[in-house]
Amino acid sequence: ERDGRKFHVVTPVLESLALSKAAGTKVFMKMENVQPSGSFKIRGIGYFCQEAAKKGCKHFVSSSGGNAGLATAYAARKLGIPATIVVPSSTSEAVSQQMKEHGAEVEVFGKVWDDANIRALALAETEGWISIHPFDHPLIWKGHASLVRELKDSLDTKPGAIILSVGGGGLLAGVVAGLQDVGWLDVPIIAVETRGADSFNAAVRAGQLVTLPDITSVAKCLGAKRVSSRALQCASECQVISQLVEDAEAVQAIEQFLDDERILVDPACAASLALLYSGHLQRLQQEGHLTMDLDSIVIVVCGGSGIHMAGLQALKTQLGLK
Ligand SMILES: COC[C@H](NCc1c(COP(=O)(O)O)cnc(C)c1O)C(=O)O
Repeated sequence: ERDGRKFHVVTPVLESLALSKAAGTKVFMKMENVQPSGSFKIRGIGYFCQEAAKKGCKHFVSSSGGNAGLATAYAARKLGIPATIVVPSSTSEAVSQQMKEHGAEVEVFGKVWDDANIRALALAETEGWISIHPFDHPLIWKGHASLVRELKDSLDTKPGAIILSVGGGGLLAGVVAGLQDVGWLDVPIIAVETRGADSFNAAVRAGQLVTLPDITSVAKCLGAKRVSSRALQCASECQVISQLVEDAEAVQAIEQFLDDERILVDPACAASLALLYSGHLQRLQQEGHLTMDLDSIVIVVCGGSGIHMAGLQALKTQLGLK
């Protein structure tokens, strides 16, 4: 338990020649896919669980599209505290099974994450359990901020931009907290969503929080119909460029990344990769949103377990990709 870290690991920062070629600038990957439980979530969720355990928590209840639930199940197992995860019907059976293998109880409730969250909050109320929000809590953001501290320790120079995916905005809020910690507030963040899970983009356009009518993107792990108010606040504190990619671009990016780096990532994570593979970075430079000489950029490879080969083939068929 050095420096209070208990669950997450320091992840590698690796240069990707393939992504650098696609982006026209040097791209470093922050490999959150190798975290315990398979995604960056363990940083914030692990920290939250650790603090709750210190306060005598006896049972966790978490709502999740999948990856926050897996992080909760992992942390709860390490702490020896029971956990119940509530997931929507869009969460795959494989991910639910993984949670059960960690020893968590899993309940399926509703169609999208927002429905599952209502159920989780009700259980916390009636059972006196501690609820863990997947993206909207200061301790979650504080835990995620460790990612930026690690970038500061491992990169020779400040990156020209950081690319990340947005579901409910917890990763965004955590990265902004980290930039504030290390004094990199002038580093632009490119916040990517898939069309159909674009609650952050809608909020930025409207200048206020927006609740989407539904989640129609295949990237169900980005499927929060309304982002955290903290996420929108971040957009006024530093340069956050909200960008959308199509589901087809994200699924093609999964396959391209698998061939390029031999890593299989969730559609939620692939949204950020699609920004680079589809040439959107160069467009942002041509439009003047980003400087032409970026020197280097960091992409958060957030990982995610909502994918396997059969699922990838099914997504390609569903989207009419060859
Ligand atoms: C509905 O789901 C919200 C959350 N997934 C969020 C998520 C994100 C976006 O993180 P956020 O913006 O929600 O902090 C990125 N990349 C991956 C692989 C993710 O699973 C969850 O697992 O409950």
